[in-house]
Amino acid sequence: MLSNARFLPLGLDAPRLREGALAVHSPIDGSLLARLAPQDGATTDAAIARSVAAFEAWRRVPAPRRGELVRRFAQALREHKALLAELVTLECGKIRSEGEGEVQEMIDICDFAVGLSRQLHGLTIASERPGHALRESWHPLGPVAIVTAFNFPVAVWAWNAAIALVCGDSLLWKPSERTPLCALACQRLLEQAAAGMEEVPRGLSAVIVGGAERAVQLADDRRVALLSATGSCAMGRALAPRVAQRLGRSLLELGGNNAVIVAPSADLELALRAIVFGAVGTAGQRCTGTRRLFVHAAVREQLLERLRAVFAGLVVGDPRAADTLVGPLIGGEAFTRMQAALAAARAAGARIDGGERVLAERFPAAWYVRPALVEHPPSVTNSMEEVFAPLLNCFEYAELEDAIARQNAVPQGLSSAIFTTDLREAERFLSTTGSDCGIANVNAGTSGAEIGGAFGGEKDSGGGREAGADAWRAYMRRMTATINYSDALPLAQGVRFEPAG
Ligand SMILES: NC(=O)C1=CN([C@@H]2O[C@H](COP(=O)(O)OP(=O)(O)OC[C@H]3O[C@@H](n4cnc5c(N)ncnc54)[C@H](O)[C@@H]3O)[C@@H](O)[C@H]2O)C=CC1
Ligand SMILES: O=CCC(=O)O
Repeated sequence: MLSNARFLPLGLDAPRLREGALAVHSPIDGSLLARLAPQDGATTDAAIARSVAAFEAWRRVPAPRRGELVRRFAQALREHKALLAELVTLECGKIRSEGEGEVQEMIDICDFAVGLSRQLHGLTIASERPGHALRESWHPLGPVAIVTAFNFPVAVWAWNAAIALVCGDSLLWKPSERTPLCALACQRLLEQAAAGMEEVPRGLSAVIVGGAERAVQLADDRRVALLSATGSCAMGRALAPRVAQRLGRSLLELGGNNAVIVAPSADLELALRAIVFGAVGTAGQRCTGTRRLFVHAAVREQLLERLRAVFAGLVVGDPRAADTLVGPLIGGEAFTRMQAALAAARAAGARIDGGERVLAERFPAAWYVRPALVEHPPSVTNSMEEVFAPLLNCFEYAELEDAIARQNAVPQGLSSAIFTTDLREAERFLSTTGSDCGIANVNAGTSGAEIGGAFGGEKDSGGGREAGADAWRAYMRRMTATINYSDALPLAQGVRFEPAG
């Protein structure tokens, strides 16, 4: 069980962590961290009602004051960064540096949102009618339900929460059933930040602990103004039609099947480092992780030889150890899916280095693997599925057009990258007929997004954008107002409508 004394500053106190039906295990060693009571339909319904009431109060608070709450939350995160990162590592298994990076990403989005709280501006538009003004304003939207995945147990919520809060919305967070402790900790820090701010209503933010059925309930409820859901494409396919059925709004951040193209002119050392981080960082459990490599025939052997050596030397182990680069998979099902993908590739003639389970004696209840490098034969030209594990599918290409076409030929469209020093190739990749992904990088890998740039993908990756640029608009409703300050009533487009009398 979780050491209560250690995580007390994050509000993780004893009784409520020991009595429920939802068992939370650490992927590091399979140990039981907590037992939480999942919420049922009735308590979720009550939480939604409280969220509506909180929204009605919060939307009246001036946006810069709403920003003050987010500023204080960022301060609380700075104070508890190491401890929250430790909890992230414990609950989802990412290495320490990546755990800290995730909390830093929360701080970054809060800073971004605080600035935004003074910039939620609309437009004034020239009217064609004399004595008329046209104005566009943005107003708070309502309760925002945030459904999150296990692999970014705090940052993805913060991408949504920080922006939604300054936009004047209330929050309902349904975290992954694998990482509810991180959610409870964030909720506690937000409550601490709100202490002393009397304009913050009770129920402004709530955590709904539970499984897919709670996400379904939020999707179906008309009081939820926006459903922002992050997770697998299967989850998006289950939830999006339910929201659409009630003509509601959704923002979807779903799976990826991201590729790196390595051209003959590439700086191979740079490409190597980016590919390795992309393929094995977070043990391959990142939506932006590198799943596919298209390498030009002229540099194929040189690059693959280096990749084989680096993959073989990667330190796999307890993510709390300073030298570990690859921590555990989240669980046994992830291991099974990875092995099934490897078996299929092997049957189709691939050369496979790595992929086997390691450390089973030391951690019999956990799932550590050596990252797998899969070199497909020419008869296999692509891989269509996202396998959420450290598994890199390698293909050779001869013409850039063909590499781009194959990169785009998958259902997903999240992140992509090219390594080249040829300006024409780089611009071709970024052009209208280049990468079809929401994220396209040149001489930088597929993962490692930063706050400020809008994050999200096309096609089965969901189409949503979060965490930067004008993503805030998704959390507000847009109003166009026409103001007539004349004493006439001209109609637009010169329409005449003059009833007698
Ligand atoms: N595009 C993005 O920003 C991100 C996407 N992801 C994707 O998330 C996946 C890995 O995370 P997991 O937690 O395994 O995803 P998951 O789809 O199993 O679960 C994500 C969330 O959705 C809920 N859920 C799952 N199936 C559902 C269903 N049928 N109906 C209603 N709710 C459902 C879960 O309870 C959880 O809260 C990968 O596909 C990854 O690419 C992860 C992080 C960021
Ligand atoms: O998992 C998704 C988020 C990221 O890759 O930065």
